[in-house]
Amino acid sequence: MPLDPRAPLCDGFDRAVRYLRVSVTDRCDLRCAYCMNEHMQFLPRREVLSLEELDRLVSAFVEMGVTKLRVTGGEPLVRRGIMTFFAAMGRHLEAGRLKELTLTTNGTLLARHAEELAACGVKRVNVSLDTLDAGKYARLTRRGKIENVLSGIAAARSAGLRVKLNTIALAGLNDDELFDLTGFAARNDCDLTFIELMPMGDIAEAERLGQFWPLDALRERLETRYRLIDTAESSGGPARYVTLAETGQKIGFISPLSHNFCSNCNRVRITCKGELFTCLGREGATDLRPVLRAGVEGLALHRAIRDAIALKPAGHAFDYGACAVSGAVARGMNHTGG
Ligand SMILES: Nc1nc2c(ncn2[C@@H]2O[C@H](COP(=O)(O)OP(=O)(O)OP(=O)(O)O)[C@@H](O)[C@H]2O)c(=O)[nH]1
Ligand SMILES: C[S@@+](CC[C@H](N)C(=O)[O-])C[C@H]1O[C@@H](n2cnc3c(N)ncnc32)[C@H](O)[C@@H]1O
Ligand code: SF4
Ligand code: SF4
Repeated sequence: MPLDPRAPLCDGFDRAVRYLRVSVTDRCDLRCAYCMNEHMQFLPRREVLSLEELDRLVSAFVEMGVTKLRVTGGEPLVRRGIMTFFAAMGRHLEAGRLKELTLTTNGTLLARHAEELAACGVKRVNVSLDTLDAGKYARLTRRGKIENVLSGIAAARSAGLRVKLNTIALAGLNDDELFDLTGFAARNDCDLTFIELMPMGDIAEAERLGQFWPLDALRERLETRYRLIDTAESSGGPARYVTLAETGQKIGFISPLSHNFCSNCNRVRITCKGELFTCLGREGATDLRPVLRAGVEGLALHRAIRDAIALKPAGHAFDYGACAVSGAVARGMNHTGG
C-alpha cells in the first residue's frame, strides 16, 4: 500500500523533520573571507535547477509535512526572478500548509525587495552582519558597502518585517565590537544572534583556528556589562536565547562547537542543484535532480526523500583542537546554504 505522503518525515533517531532550507543559488555579490575563496568558481548555470523545478521540489517537501521554509544561498536575492519564487511559495502559506516562509540574506539588496517580500507573506528576515565598521566590512566581505546593508535593514523594518541580525563571532575581527553590535541591535529593534565559526569550505586550517571565538568567552564578556537572563524560548532552531535585563533585548547564541545541539535537529537542506543534504556538517547528499527531471515525481520523489531522511546522520563532528581542526567539511557554506 502506498505510504501516506503526510506521514511525518522522521529520521533513524526519531527526530521529526519539519524545516527545509533551500539554497536557491551558490552565487553571491560578496566574498566573505570565512565563507568562500576570493576566486570562487560558481556552478555552471546548466547545473542549477530552474525556479519552476525548485518550486516542484520544495512543494514535495511541503506535501510531506514540512511547515517552515527558509530561502538562503549564496545570496538568495541575487538570483534573477527570485521574487516569483517567493510569490509562488506564498500559496503554501495561504493554504496553511506552511507556517513560516523566511530568508537569510546578506542584506545588500534588501532595500529593493523588502516590500515585495512582505507582500509574499514573509514576516521576518535574518540579515548577516559581522561588523559595524565600514572599512572592516569592506575587507571582510572583500567588496561590500556597509551602507547597502544598513539601508536594507531600515527598509525591512519599514516594510513591517522583523529583523534578526546574525553575527559570526570572529577573534581579531569583531571581538572589540561586542557592545557596539548589541547597542546597534537595541536601537534598531533587531534581535541579535551570535554564531560560532564552523570549519567548512576551502579555508586554511590556521586561519580557521585563529578566527574562532568560542561563544562561552563572548558570553562572559557580555556579562561584564549586562545581566543575562536565560529564557526557554526557541524558534525551533539551534539558538539558545537570553534577555539582557538592562535593555530587555533578546540575544541568541548558536554554538555548534561548544554546545552541540544536533540531538534536537529538525531540518534538512536542498541545494540549487537539487541535492538533499540531511546534515550541514557531513559530506554526502542524495541527488534528487534525476528523479525530478524524469517527470516521475509524486511517489518516486517522495520515496527518495523519505529514504534519504531515514539515514540522516546523528550530527556533525566539528572540533577545534589546540592546533588542528577535525571533522571539517570541504563543501562551502554557500553551497548548502548555511
Ligand atoms: N551546525 C548547524 N548550524 C546551523 C544549523 N542551522 C543553522 N545553523 C547556523 O546558524 C546560522 C544562522 O541560521 P539562520 O539562517 O539564522 O537560521 P535559524 O537560526 O534556524 O533561524 P531561526 O528560524 O531564526 O531560528 C547558520 O548560518 C549556520 O551558521 C544547523 O542545522 N546546524
Ligand atoms: C552562507 S550564508 C547564505 C545567506 C546570505 N548570503 C548571508 O550571508 O546571510 C548564511 C549564513 O552562513 C554563515 N556562515 C558562512 N560561513 C560560515 C561558517 N564557516 N561558519 C558559520 N557560519 C557561516 C554566514 O555568516 C551567514 O549568516
Ligand atoms: S556568508 Fe553569505 S554573503 Fe558572505 S560570502 Fe557567504 S554566501 Fe556570500
Ligand atoms: S550539524 Fe547536522 S545534525 Fe547537527 S544541527 Fe546541523 S544539520 Fe542538524
